[in-house]
Amino acid sequence: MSEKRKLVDVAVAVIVYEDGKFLLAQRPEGKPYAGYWEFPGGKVELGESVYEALVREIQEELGIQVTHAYPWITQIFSYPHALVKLHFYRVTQWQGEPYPHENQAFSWLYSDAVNVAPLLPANGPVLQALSLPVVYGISNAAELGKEGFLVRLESALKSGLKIVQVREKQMTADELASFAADVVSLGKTYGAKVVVNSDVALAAKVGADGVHLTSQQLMQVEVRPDVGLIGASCHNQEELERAAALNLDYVLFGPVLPTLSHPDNPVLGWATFGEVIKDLPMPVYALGGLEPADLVTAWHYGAHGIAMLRSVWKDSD
Ligand SMILES: Nc1nc2c([nH]c(=O)n2[C@H]2C[C@H](O)[C@@H](COP(=O)(O)OP(=O)(O)OP(=O)(O)O)O2)c(=O)[nH]1
Repeated sequence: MSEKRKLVDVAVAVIVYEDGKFLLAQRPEGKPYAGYWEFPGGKVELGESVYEALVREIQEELGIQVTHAYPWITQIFSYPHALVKLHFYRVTQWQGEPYPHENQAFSWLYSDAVNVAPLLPANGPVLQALSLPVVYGISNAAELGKEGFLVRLESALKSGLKIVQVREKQMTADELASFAADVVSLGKTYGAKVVVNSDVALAAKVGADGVHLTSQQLMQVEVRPDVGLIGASCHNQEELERAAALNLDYVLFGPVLPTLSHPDNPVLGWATFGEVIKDLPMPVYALGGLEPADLVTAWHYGAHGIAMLRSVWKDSD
C-alpha cells in the first residue's frame, strides 16, 4: 500500500549555531499537521536539486540566505498524506536575521531541552542525532599509558570534547573495568558521554551512556541492545545498512585516510566515503587518519563529525 506511493523529496534545514542551538518553526494553518513543530523546509520542486530547494525554502520561509549547509541524514517516513524522503541539512552559516515570513511561531532550542510540542512524528530521532557531538574521541591508553591518557582526556574534556569511547583491547578485564570507571567519572564531571566498546555488561556496570559495537557484533546481534546510546564500527555498505536496520544512534565509518598504525591498508578517500553514506538515516562519523582540522571536509561529504584515536589527544597549544 504505502510503499507504492510516490516518494516526495523534502529539503529540511537544521539551522544551528556553533553551541548547538537550533531553530524549530510551527507549521502554518492549511497544511497537513498544522500546528506541529518542524525544521524549516519544504518539497523539492521539479527540476530543482535538493540543495536548491533548501536555499529557496529558507529564503521564502525565513528571509535568510543560506551560505554554508552540509548534507547530514536522510529519513523516509510514511504519513497518511504522503510518503516523504526527508533530506536533512545542517545549516551553519547564513546572511540576515531569520524572520517568520509565513507568520509561523519560532523557537530556538537545545536538543536536551525541547519544550515545544507536538513535533512532526518523523522528527524524534532527528533530535537524538542532533544531540551527538561532532568530535568523537577513542581512548588510546595502549599508546599513552593509562595515567598519561587520563591526563590528556581531562585536558580534551576541558577544551570541550563531549563524547569518548573506551576501547582498550590490550587490558585485562579488571584493568578495563577500573579504567572504564575512571573515564566515566571524568566524563560525568565535564558533561561528556562515554560509550564502552563491545561489552554491554561492562557499560552497565560502570554507568556508561552506551555501547559501541564492533562490526562483527553488528552483523551478529538480532536486536538493538537496550543500554542507552548504541553505535557501531562499519567498513562497508552492508554493515552501514545493518546499522540503519537496527536503528543505531550513530556509526563510525572508515578508514577514510591512511592511518599511522595501518599506513598501507586500503582507504575509502573522501569521495567514496561521501557516496556510500549518502541517504543513511543515522549520523556517520568519519574515521581513519583524521585531525581536528578535517571536520569541515567531513561535513562537506555528509559526515556528522569526525572520530579520532590519536590527534584528539594531542595538546592544541
Ligand atoms: N519542512 C519540514 N517538513 C517535514 C519535517 N519533518 C517531516 O516529516 N516533514 C514532512 C511534512 C510534509 O509531509 C513534508 C513537507 O511538506 P510541506 O507541506 O511542508 O512542503 P512545502 O513547504 O513545499 O508545502 P506545499 O508545497 O505543500 O505548500 O515533509 C520537517 O522537520 N520539516
